[in-house]
Amino acid sequence: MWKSVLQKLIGRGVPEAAASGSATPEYLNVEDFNVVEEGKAQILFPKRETVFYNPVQQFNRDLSVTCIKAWDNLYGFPQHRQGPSRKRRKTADGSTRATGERYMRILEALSATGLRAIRYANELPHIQKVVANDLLPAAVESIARNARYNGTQQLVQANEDDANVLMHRETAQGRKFHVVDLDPYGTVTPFVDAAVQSVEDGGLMLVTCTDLSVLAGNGYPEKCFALYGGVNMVSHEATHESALRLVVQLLAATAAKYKKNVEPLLCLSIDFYVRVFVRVTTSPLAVKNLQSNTMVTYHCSQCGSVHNQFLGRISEREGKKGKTIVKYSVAQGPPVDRRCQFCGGAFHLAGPMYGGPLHNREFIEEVLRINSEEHTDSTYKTRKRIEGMATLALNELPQAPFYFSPNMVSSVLKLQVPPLKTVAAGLGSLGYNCSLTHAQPSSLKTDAPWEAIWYTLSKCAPEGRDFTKLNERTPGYKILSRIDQWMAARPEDSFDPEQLSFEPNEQSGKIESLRKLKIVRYQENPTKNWGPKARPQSS
Ligand SMILES: C[S@@+](CC[C@H](N)C(=O)[O-])C[C@H]1O[C@@H](n2cnc3c(N)ncnc32)[C@H](O)[C@@H]1O
Ligand SMILES: [Zn+2]
Repeated sequence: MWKSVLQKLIGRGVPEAAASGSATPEYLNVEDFNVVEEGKAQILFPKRETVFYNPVQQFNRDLSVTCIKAWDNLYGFPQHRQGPSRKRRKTADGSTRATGERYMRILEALSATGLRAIRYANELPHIQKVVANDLLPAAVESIARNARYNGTQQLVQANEDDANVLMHRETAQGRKFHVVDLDPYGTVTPFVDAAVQSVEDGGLMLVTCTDLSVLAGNGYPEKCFALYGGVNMVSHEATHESALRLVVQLLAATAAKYKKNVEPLLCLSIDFYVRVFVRVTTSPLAVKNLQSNTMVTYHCSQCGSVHNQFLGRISEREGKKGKTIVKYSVAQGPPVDRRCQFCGGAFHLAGPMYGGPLHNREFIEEVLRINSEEHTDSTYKTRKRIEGMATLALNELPQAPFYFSPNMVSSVLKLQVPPLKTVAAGLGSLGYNCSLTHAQPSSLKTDAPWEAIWYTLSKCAPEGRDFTKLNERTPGYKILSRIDQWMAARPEDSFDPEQLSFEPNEQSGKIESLRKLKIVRYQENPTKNWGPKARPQSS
C-alpha cells in the first residue's frame, strides 16, 4: 500500500507546496496530519504517531545545519579542490560562504520523517541532493510526503533501504557523499564501517549516540567495550568526556582500516546524547598517529585522580640534509603503581579511547560566526544555546583530557567548596592552565598533575584542614595525612609549592570572564519528560 502512495507522491510533477505559500496539494488531506514547523521546514505528522520525531532534538538539527555550513565554507569541495587556499568570498548578502555550484551530496542514513533532510535542502547552499533513507516503509512514505509538501522533492530523494546496504551499494558504484549524517536510535556502531567508506575524501561525518547509559553510565562496561572497543570511566564524573572520546576512537579506528584519518571538528556532550562532527580524509601518514593519540586511563576508585597512558610515542630527529625523520615506537608504562599514591585506593581502567583534541578552533569560530551573522532566533530557536556551547567548547584546553569539579575534590577532603576562580588562581600560580568544560557545569579542565590539584585544594581553606578529625579510613584522611610523602615523590620538574597563591591571575581571569559572558552555558531540562524518546509503537 505504501508503495502506491509513494509512487503517487513522487509521480506528480512540481507540487504546489505549502512552503511556497500556495494551497495544499489536492492529494493531501491536511486534516489527517499535525503540522510542525522547525527551521525552514514544515513537517506533516499523521495524527497517530507511526514515525519517530523528537522535538527536543531541534538543537541537534540547528547545530548540524550550522556545522555543515561551516564545513562547506572552510573545506567544501569546489574551492578546496582548486588548491590549498581556503579563502572565503563575500557574497551579496554579506555572508562569507563559498560561492560555487550545487555540488553537495548529503546522506541522511536514518531519516525517520525527513525533517532533517528537508531542513538541509532548504537551509544549506550548494545542495545537489539529499538522500533521506529509512528502513521503515511508513518513514519513507513520510519523507516523500514531506519533501513534496515543502517543495523540495527535486533535492530530497526518499529511499527505503537498510542504511548499510545503501552505503555499501553506493560506494561500490562510485557514488560517495560529501556529508554523511548518522542519527540512530541508541548506538551508531553498526553503521560506522559503511559510513567511513561512503564519505568523500575530506568529507564531513555527523554522528549521534543516545545510548549514554552504556557510554557514560555505571552499569555496562562490557557492553561499552563490545560496542565501542573501549570501556568508559565508570562512576567517574568525567564520564561524559570519556563518552565523546570513545565515539571518536570508534570512528578513528574504523577509518584507519581504510587508510583514512578522522579529525574531530566539534564533539559535544548534550542533554541525553553525544553529537560528534569529524572530517574524514584519506591519509596513510596521519593514520600513523592513531596509536599515540590513543590512551587508556587509570582512575582511582576512591579519590577520582586520573592518569592517562598513551599507547604509542612519536619522536622526531633531523636526518641527513636537514630532513625530519619521524619514529613511531611503543609507549613506556604504566604511569601508576598498583595503588593510588594519594589515597591507596584501587585503580579502574578505562579506554582505549581517543586522547587528542576534541575540537578544531577554526571550525568553531566559523560556527560561531555563522550563528551570529547569518542565523536569526526566529528560525534557529536554539541559537543562543549553540552560541553558549560552542563558546565553551572553543575555550576548552585542547590537550587536557577530562575535568574535575572542586565540588567532588572538596567532598573527598571534607572541605568547604571553594569558588572555581580560586582553584583556577591557585593552579595558575603553580604554572598550569585551566578552562571550563562544556560537558559539566562548575568543573575545570587543567594540564596540572593531580599532585597540584590535591595540593591546591588542600590549601584553599584559609584556616587549613585538621585532618586528624577525619575518619582514618577515608580517602580524604589518607591524602591529607600523606601529603609530605606524595609531594616529595612528585617529578623534579613539576611545580614549586612556595609559588602557590590565590590572588587573581590570568587563569582565574579567563574563567571569570567566560562565566560573566551573557551566554546560555548549560541547558536546563528543555521540556517535561525530555529524553531520547522511544520508537513509535508500530515501528
Ligand atoms: C532516531 S530516528 C532518526 C531521527 C531523525 N534523524 C531526525 O532528526 O528526526 C532513527 C531512524 O532510524 C531508522 N532505522 C533504524 N535502523 C535502520 C537501518 N538499519 N537502516 C535504515 N534505517 C534504520 C528508524 O526506522 C528510525 O526512523
Ligand atoms: Zn586515590
